[in-house]
Amino acid sequence: MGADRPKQFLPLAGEPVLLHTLRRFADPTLKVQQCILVLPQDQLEAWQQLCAEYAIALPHTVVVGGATRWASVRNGLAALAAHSTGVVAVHDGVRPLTSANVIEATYQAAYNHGAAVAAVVPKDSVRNLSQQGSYALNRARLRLVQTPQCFEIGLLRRAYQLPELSTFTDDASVVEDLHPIHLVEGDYRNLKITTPEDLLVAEAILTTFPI
Ligand SMILES: Nc1ccn([C@@H]2O[C@H](COP(=O)(O)OP(=O)(O)OP(=O)(O)O)[C@@H](O)[C@H]2O)c(=O)n1
Ligand SMILES: C[C@](O)(CO)[C@H](O)COP(=O)(O)O
Repeated sequence: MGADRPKQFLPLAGEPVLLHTLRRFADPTLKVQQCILVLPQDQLEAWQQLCAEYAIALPHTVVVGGATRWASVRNGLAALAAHSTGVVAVHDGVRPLTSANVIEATYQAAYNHGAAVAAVVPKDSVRNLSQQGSYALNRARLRLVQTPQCFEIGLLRRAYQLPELSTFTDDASVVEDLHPIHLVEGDYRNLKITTPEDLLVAEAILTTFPI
């Protein structure tokens, strides 16, 4: 992102990206019972300052993350109440525009199937790199994966007892050797704030195409 602070703390429509994200899951219609926020050790104080500055009263438990996404999710999972049952959603702190519909549909699909992730159909053509250069893939058979990624809690706990692999980029890739992953229709507005133009698009969505 090349910003002067971690991207989850950057302002979006006048509030930190992360506050928008937390608020999405605080929607009372979702009945989320526990919210674990995972942050790097060196960002805890900054988050506390933002909570004071923006009077953030959304209930959440802060947990120190790890050097990789896998380590962070593992730490967050360990902070869930020991005998929790049901479904847990893992979500990117920098996906602030996730609709309640997508969250609810992904939770419900995980209740029904054990593991479910939001995904969208690619709108561009896709090519695979090869020794000779590249070749076209059939984009009708591809999906772009988003979050939330929802799992029966015991299943995710078992998956995170296995060793971390360098190929893991999300929780679906951690779980899929144990259980099939059900895909749920995501939303093109559910973007991940990764590069500077993503913030501009997110501002435009909030002001002209609200979720
Ligand atoms: N070690 C990490 C890396 C990522 N994440 C989570 O995964 C989300 C998406 O990851 P990514 O966008 O890659 O975050 P960073 O790696 O922090 O940012 P960058 O893209 O600039 O590398 C983050 O918002 C954060 O919620 C995490 O908890 N722990
Ligand atoms: C989890 C994710 O958002 C699914 O597309 C993506 O893998 C996160 O990637 P990042 O490199 O951690 O941003």
